[in-house]
Amino acid sequence: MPSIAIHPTLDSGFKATDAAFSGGTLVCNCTSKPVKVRVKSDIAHNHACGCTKCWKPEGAAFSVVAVAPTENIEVLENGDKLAVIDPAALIQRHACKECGVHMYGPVERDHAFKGLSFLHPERFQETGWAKPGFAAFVSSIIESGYDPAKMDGVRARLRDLGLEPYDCLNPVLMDLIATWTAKKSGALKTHAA
Ligand SMILES: N[C@@H](CCC(=O)N[C@@H](CSCO)C(=O)NCC(=O)O)C(=O)O
Ligand SMILES: [Zn+2]
Ligand SMILES: [Zn+2]
Repeated sequence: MPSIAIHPTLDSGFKATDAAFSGGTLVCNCTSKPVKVRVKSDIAHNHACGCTKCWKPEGAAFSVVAVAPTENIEVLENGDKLAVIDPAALIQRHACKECGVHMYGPVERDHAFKGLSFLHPERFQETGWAKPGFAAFVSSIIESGYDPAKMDGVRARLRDLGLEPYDCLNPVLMDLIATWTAKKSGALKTHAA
């Protein structure tokens, strides 16, 4: 057991990625009538997230969260147990009212992420999804009560795991958001990616 717990799927060694992974079924924690959500495509931008809003399993300092197109997501079973955690948030996190697991969180507002849904791949009943590629909102774990004096150790452990730590999102996603914002304001008039 490592001295610094990041997330159970990372602390115990990550299972090999299957290049052919093309989605699966997310299942909540309920032993009776679990919520099941089908994801009909691969996931993208998988990352560890330290923010207070993402669902984390018991004892984890970080969540593991990725996106898939909302059009590829379908609630299969027990959708009546789902409720939106915070209707004012950008990410409309649909959580199971009984066990608390966040099942999917679509972005519907005018935003660079519009049309994408955030989800927690560890809830897939299948294996093979891609490993997280970076760690986001690392400083935010302090907002959940993490000891600020231990942050050097947390960042070192994340780097050991191959997860470059950022206190916001990674440069790819930050540039994507900034590009979208610049195009919307008119500051960027070209088709620059
Ligand atoms: N310090 C805050 C940060 C919360 C935050 O902004 N979270 C990000 C990342 S979530 C997955 O990457 C975000 O985009 N949130 C939008 C939303 O939650 O709707 C905290 O820790 O609470
Ligand atoms: Zn549940
Ligand atoms: Zn988050």
